[in-house]
Amino acid sequence: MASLWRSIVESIRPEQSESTDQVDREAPEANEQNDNQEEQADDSSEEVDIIADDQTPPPFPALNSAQRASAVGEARVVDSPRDQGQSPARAMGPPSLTPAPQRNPQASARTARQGPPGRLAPATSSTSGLGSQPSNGSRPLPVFNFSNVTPSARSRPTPQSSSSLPAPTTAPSSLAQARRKREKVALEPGYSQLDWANLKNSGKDLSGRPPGVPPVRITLEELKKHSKPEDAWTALGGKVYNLTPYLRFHPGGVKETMRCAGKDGTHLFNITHMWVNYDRMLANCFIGYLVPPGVN
Ligand code: HEM
Repeated sequence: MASLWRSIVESIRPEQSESTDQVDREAPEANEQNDNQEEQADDSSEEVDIIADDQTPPPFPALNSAQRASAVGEARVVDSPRDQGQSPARAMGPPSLTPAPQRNPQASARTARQGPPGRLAPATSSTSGLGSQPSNGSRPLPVFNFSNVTPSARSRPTPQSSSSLPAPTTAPSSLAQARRKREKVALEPGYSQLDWANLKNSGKDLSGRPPGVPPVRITLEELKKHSKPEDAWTALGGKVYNLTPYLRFHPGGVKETMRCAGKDGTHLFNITHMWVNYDRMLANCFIGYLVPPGVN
């Protein structure tokens, strides 16, 4: 019986090794391709490192990024955002938080453990709020859908998973639409942002307070009385500013700025452009502190 087995095994072995050799001989190009892909992926991570070292925020994705390069030819990626009237970020779309149907649960578990390519932090079990799926029946693994992030050479999503997602290009943001409709305000000569910066840096007091008078406490009733362009006050973050000197310098126009005159403009300001540092910009226009309603 044992000798029978030995003879069967020996008769099979040479064929196996031959067929493996054959695969190796037949597919040198494929191997080379794989090597190239590995190299490309390594190159791209180097590129990401270089970009990440630079502190200047690049347009997303960067024109020379591996992400953009690997997406060439895909329908939803817009090559030139300006030509298409879209921002690159919109064309690519942010990662979706909606868990996508996974064809291969093992692969999804691997992705969840290892995270996406590049420098994003890997998902951990603490992110299980993003949607959990039991992997081998016992431990639930976090599932984060990276499938509409432009794939690298290693992790291109299957046609099925990408088609099940809403195409980012079909979801125009209302903010972007509003921006397109809005007309650009032409500032008068001598009223550019640079002119304002120069005026501010001159140290001139633009608050309109009599010289030597310290910052005052201002009630909402008092604030209401100052709602005309020649005498416009607003409260931002609890501080009251004289808007009148700034009106003609405002890139969004006088009319828009006047919408927060005579009242607390914090919310309107923040929903418009919360990245603008009003405290620094209007430092010379500071009048005093807003008295919260109900406080004397
Ligand atoms: C009250 C103090 C305000 C200050 C100091 C201020 C300052 C600025 C600054 C610095 C910008 C240029 C921002 C950028 O390019 O990123 C800007 C733009 C703009 N602001 Fe204001 N703003 C004020 C109030 C308002 C209000 C109340 C509105 C409207 C409700 C408004 C509407 C706009 C708009 C539409 C733009 C865009 C202009 C453009 O790019 O064509 N701003 N503002």
